[in-house]
Amino acid sequence: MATQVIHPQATPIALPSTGPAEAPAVSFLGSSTTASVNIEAKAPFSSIQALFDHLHAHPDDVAKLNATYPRRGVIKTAALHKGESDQKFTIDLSSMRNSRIPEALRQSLDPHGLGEVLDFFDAISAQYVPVILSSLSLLAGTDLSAAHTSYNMNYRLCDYNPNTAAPESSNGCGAHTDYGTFSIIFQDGKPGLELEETPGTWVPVPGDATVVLTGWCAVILSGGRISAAKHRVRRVPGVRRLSAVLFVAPDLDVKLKPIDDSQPIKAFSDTIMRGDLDVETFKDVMGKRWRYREGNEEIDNADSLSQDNEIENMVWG
Ligand SMILES: O=C(O)CCC(=O)C(=O)O
Ligand SMILES: [Fe+2]
Repeated sequence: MATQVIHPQATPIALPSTGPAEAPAVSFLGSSTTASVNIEAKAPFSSIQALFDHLHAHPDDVAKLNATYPRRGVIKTAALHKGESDQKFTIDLSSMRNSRIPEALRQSLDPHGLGEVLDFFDAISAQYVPVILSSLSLLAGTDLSAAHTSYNMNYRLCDYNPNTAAPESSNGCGAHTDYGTFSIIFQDGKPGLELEETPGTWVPVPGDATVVLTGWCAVILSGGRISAAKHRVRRVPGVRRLSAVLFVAPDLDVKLKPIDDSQPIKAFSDTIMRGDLDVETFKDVMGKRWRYREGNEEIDNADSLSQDNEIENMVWG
């Protein structure tokens, strides 16, 4: 199946697959603002499952992995004891793997799938990130590549595993919009991912589709020409679902304002138009929300922080 770049103004359209031998194809569909990118690669789900299974059974290796990023940890297991949070396990691997996972640890986890997982993400980012950035630059009407020189990426694995605090809960991943420029979601064939087409209307994404979703940074840098896709994952009780997500964001020091700031097609807040918000600060604000939703951070006014409204106010004013 062709990969779909989805953002809410256009109905997602899949182009016929053109076969693995061809270079990644990016094309625009008629007058719509949807681009299609063919990503033939499949994520190595047997390695991903092996890695999760190994880590679920070996707390000593979890501890070693988490020690490489003590601030937040690498593998998140809050769902084991929090039934209200997203009922999933995640592994977040920095794209800068050499600075994060010591070689000896990497080698010890390679036979359990880590090596294949990192190689997969590295290959995907080299092959597809530039082409997707150019395709989004056309949608944005401005060149996005100068804001993405350091490839600020996160490689995330998700295990929607029935073995959590709330086995019957359908909440795999609560409704949210990714903070960065775009995310590529690889799925293991199981349904569950849904997109909000219009407020309150959720449309399932086929479980075997690879999708590219735009995020908040794309909205702002494009002056509103790109919109962000709100999405969530519903869990089917008793069914395990795995996904692999490559998040791409602008460099941390980029000021989040329309690149071509004489021409925004939507009214942004004064904070945005002045260029007062950089990517690192925005990620911090957004991070509090996703960590709360995922059960990895306690916060005081949880009600407002669980919503995207505050972000909307910050962006639109
Ligand atoms: O697991 C998925 O399919 C999507 C996960 C997701 O949206 C996220 O981690 O931001
Ligand atoms: Fe997401």
